Amino acid sequence: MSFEPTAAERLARARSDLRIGLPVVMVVGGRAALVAAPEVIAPDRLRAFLSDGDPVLAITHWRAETLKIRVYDGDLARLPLDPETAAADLRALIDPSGDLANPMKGPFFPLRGGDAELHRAAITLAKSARLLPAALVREVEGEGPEIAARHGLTWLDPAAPEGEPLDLAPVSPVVSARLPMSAGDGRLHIFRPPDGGEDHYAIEIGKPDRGAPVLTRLHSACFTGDVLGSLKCDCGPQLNGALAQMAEAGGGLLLYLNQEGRGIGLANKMRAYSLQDQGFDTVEANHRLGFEDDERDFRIGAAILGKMGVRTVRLLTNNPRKVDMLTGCGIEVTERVPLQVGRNPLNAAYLATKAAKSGHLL
Ligand SMILES: Nc1nc2c(ncn2[C@@H]2O[C@H](COP(=O)(O)OP(=O)(O)OP(=O)(O)O)[C@@H](O)[C@H]2O)c(=O)[nH]1
Ligand SMILES: [Zn+2]
Repeated sequence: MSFEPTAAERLARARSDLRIGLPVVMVVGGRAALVAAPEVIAPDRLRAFLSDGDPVLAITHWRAETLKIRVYDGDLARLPLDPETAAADLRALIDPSGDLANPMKGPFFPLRGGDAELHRAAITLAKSARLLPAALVREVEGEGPEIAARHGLTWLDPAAPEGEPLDLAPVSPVVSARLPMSAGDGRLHIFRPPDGGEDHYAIEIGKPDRGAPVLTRLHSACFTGDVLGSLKCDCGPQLNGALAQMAEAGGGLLLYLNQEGRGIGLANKMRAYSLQDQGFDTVEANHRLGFEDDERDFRIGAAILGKMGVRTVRLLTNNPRKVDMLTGCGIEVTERVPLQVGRNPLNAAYLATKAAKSGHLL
């Protein structure tokens, strides 16, 4: 076998390169570009990035709306950057922490017309690296692999037939072992994607019969709620309540999906919390950062259920989107079992916002 990295391995490298401030070369539709994350790029690299060609900052339509920038590309806007753009000014465009203190930005003249596919893919890559959803993009002449080799960078062509799609990688079982828990005896199964993305876990309580609907929960990681006992959400009590219900029912399956902060990562969730301290609700805070209100892809849950031989479930959730997504992926949901635990005075507004804006059932 050749030692040359596969498309999935190059994607894993591209994510970590982006996170440490290195540019990567992206090829989309035969066009190549240098792509870097404005959140982490070092000042000298930023100067080099801006010093040639036509550098552009790609931001999502949510961030553009906050900055009152016209959106011509549907879900994103492309802002041409001056070679002299200061790092602090770039930061202010992508990071809303200073919006209220420093609201005067612009005027902006976003690009109109032309193709934004490269920019879209670059933002998707930044999101999948759990960075702020923005990308520096500078088109370059030539072939992707050759440009990358010249600078010692990695490259990827996510849309190529042999390329690695940016949105979903299949997971494989890694290991499973017995785990006695206070809720009951169970097994912890670990699943891993090949592209450097997060592991996901399945906690099996008892030995649920696959021939009957399995009491199941898709739980998204919440470090603050699950581990620290945060009172801002209901995740900790939901996690423990679900495990207890499964033990009481004689078995069940809890998928612990590492989709922290509804898929934006813990650092970005803390940025959202900081905006919430300025008065924005959970949905508004995500939008000001440039994210959708929910960036999770529940297809991963359906894939893990499939790997575990589970086709029919009774789903513990208040979120109808989870039911719809599983059904759409071929998992039969015979019943939605409500999971209303952990309400407290500090999370009442958060739960009311989820009900009003995200369709959660109270
Ligand atoms: N971005 C963001 N994420 C949050 C916030 N509060 C909690 N979360 C995340 O929201 C997710 C909660 O997920 P779940 O409890 O599985 O899902 P849910 O959509 O509430 O649905 P059910 O609990 O099944 O009814 C976790 O990933 C938390 O980290 C917030 O204010 N902002
Ligand atoms: Zn939580």
